[in-house]
Amino acid sequence: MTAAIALQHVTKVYGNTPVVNDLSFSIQPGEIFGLLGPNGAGKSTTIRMLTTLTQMTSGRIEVAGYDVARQPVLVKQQIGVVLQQMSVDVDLTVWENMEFHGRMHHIPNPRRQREIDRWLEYVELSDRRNDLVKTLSGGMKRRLQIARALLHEPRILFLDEPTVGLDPQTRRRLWEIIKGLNQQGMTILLTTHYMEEVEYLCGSSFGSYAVPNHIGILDGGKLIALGTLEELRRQHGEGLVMKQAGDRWDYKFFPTMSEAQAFFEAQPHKAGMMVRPSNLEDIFVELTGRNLD
Ligand SMILES: Nc1ncnc2c1ncn2[C@@H]1O[C@H](COP(=O)(O)OP(=O)(O)OP(=O)(O)O)[C@@H](O)[C@H]1O
Repeated sequence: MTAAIALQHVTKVYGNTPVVNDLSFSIQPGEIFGLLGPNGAGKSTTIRMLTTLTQMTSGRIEVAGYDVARQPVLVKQQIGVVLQQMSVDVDLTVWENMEFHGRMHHIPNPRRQREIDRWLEYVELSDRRNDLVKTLSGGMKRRLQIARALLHEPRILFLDEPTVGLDPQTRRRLWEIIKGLNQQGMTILLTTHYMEEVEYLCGSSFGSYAVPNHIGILDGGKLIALGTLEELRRQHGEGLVMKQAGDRWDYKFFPTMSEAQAFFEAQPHKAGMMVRPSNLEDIFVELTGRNLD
């Protein structure tokens, strides 16, 4: 199977600093791939290179089978992009934003109107179609961005921190929209610094076509871990015993939860100790020695 996205030794240097450093991984069609990392890790730069907006310094990227450096127009036809900055025009109505994008992509009528209706309905904005975008909430604007990115029927959707700054309820609603799109066959790459976002969207489940979803952890421009959530937990240990040491916690990983439990039970002094299954945040702390935020 041809990968939906493939990076080989991709590097981006600003000044003398490599902000993305020798990145290699691939994403299969139908996958939701979560690129997780703290602020400044290089996530946006990676998305910008994948979507033809920023030139890489070296390496090779293929998206939907096309070379990003040599076939940027073909790549753009195959992808939908939702960047962190709100790119919708707040002085136009919801429909006008969609119409403008549809015309830019030369989608003829009546298909254009059909697709506008379809996607506004999918993101539940049909009843706001004649409202100015500046009257919408942050979550609605984000949903409009997604609807607009889907209008030209891309095969791959890129979402850069899609739920940043949104309240928990709005975030959940967006997660359902993203999951639903993936279940319809859309390949999705999303970046985030929210653990629970990656765990929910790329965690236990499979993407469409029964493709396993993967998680990449980016730190300081380098991919420091890559795998399914299960693989990452297995590599580092599925059981965790935490012990309070002053104002911090010492972590001890165990291959299985029952081994962690047995170790915990055998401790004579259990005050300030805790046993639980490991999660992505624990793995990040273990790898980098610090928290994500
Ligand atoms: N145009 C640019 N010129 C110089 N440095 C840049 C430029 N764009 C990004 N950087 C630097 O590259 C590094 C990675 O930034 P990037 O935005 O890719 O990280 P990020 O993981 O997406 O973080 P955030 O979530 O904060 O956007 C940062 O140190 C940033 O300051």
